[in-house]
Amino acid sequence: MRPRIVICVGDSKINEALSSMKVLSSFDKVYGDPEDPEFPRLLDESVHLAIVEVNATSRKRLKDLQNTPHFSDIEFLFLSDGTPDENLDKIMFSGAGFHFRTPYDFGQIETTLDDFYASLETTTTRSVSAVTSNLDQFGLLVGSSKSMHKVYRLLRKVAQSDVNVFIVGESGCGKELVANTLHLVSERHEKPFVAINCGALSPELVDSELFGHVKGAFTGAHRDHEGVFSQAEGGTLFLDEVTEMPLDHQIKLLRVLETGEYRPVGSNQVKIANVRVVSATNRDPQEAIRDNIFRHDLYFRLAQFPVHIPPLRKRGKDIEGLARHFLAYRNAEEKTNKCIDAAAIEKINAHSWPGNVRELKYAIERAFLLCDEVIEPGHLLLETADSDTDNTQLQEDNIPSGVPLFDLEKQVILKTLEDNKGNKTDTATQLGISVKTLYNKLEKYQQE
Ligand SMILES: Nc1ncnc2c1ncn2[C@@H]1O[C@H](COP(=O)(O)OP(=O)(O)OP(=O)(O)O)[C@@H](O)[C@H]1O
Repeated sequence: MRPRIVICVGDSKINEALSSMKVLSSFDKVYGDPEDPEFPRLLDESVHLAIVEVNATSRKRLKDLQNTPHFSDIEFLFLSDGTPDENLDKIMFSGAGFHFRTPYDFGQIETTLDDFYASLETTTTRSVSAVTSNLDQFGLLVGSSKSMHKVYRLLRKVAQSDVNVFIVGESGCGKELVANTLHLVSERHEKPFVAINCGALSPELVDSELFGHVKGAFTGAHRDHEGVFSQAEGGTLFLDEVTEMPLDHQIKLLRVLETGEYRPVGSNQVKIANVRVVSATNRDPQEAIRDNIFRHDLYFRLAQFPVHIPPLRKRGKDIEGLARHFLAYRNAEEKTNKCIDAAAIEKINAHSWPGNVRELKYAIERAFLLCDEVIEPGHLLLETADSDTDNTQLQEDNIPSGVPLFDLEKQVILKTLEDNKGNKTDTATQLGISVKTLYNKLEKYQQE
């Protein structure tokens, strides 16, 4: 199938330059008129790439463009005279593509189109099909939807540089997996990948966790401790839930990013940081900045390259594909041959998956345990919008007996996490454990 491009350019000189570019003959082309207020309608699900000239008329439609249903699946190349535009900036911050300003360097534009075409080809041909499912895979990420292919392309593009990457996406949509994949496909892959959850750090220990400490630096510092900047030396440092870091520590982090230098607590020795910083949040970063819980100067440092991960409900056929993928993996692990019936697939497709891939994975794992041979709708214990069951009181009839405590604990933790839409702070509070303990347990489940 040939990729499809929408070209919305009014200026005849630009059109002439574009038509002489060889790479464009490999695309199916649809032409639009930037003067036509309806041009955003051309961006349907068949489109891979769009070149849009931002002029007086099309500028007014940038907001509509952003609201088109397939916006996040399409790569954009904007051409403008350079007049600052808030909506265009917003689009660029969401990682939508490229913005070329006059005077145009058509050689560079052609190279960008060549790269885009090559990456479209390689993401489909180089992707390894996961052994037992039919979805494409890039690094650790599984999914064949256009929106995931767009993520693969962005990651490929950024992997070879050292810029700081900022991942935004709902809880459970795969942000840590994206960070890990970025590390694996980068030149730093032989060095460590170190992840730290900024929301789970106790405020007294943030400095020591980030920068390390020397023996005797404070009461209880019985030996030297390496912070994550040092542990990740030469590799990638993943700052998860970075918007949850206490404000006074954000400034310290900013300083390290600006100067490249840090000092372990209690030490006189300045160290030079050599890490690529990838950070993530499931909040809207602009909102967190407005709410004064996240410094905007830190955001700009961290978000040299923003990547948005689409929620599962926007990944079309990947929903069913991932369900089958997780089932296939469980079958391989347990040496079973369980399958899923059409009605269960229908239920999966109809659900909105607020907990994203994590929720789907656990739903399949639970259904796998509950069913004998075939997963039916009744085995899929999904949270419904009108569910008003009070789960906080244990009913004697519902208390299972003879179940290994480890499995029981795992189910309670995962269900509470799902009910809290992946919010670990609320989950830990309800379960009466610390966020750190919750993280340790979740990590253990992922290694099983
Ligand atoms: N594209 C994917 N392919 C396969 N597995 C995935 C994919 N995305 C997520 N997962 C699985 O879903 C679970 C949640 O993923 P991950 O921890 O990366 O999400 P997250 O966005 O970082 O979550 P949180 O916001 O809670 O930190 C993991 O078990 C991960 O392996």
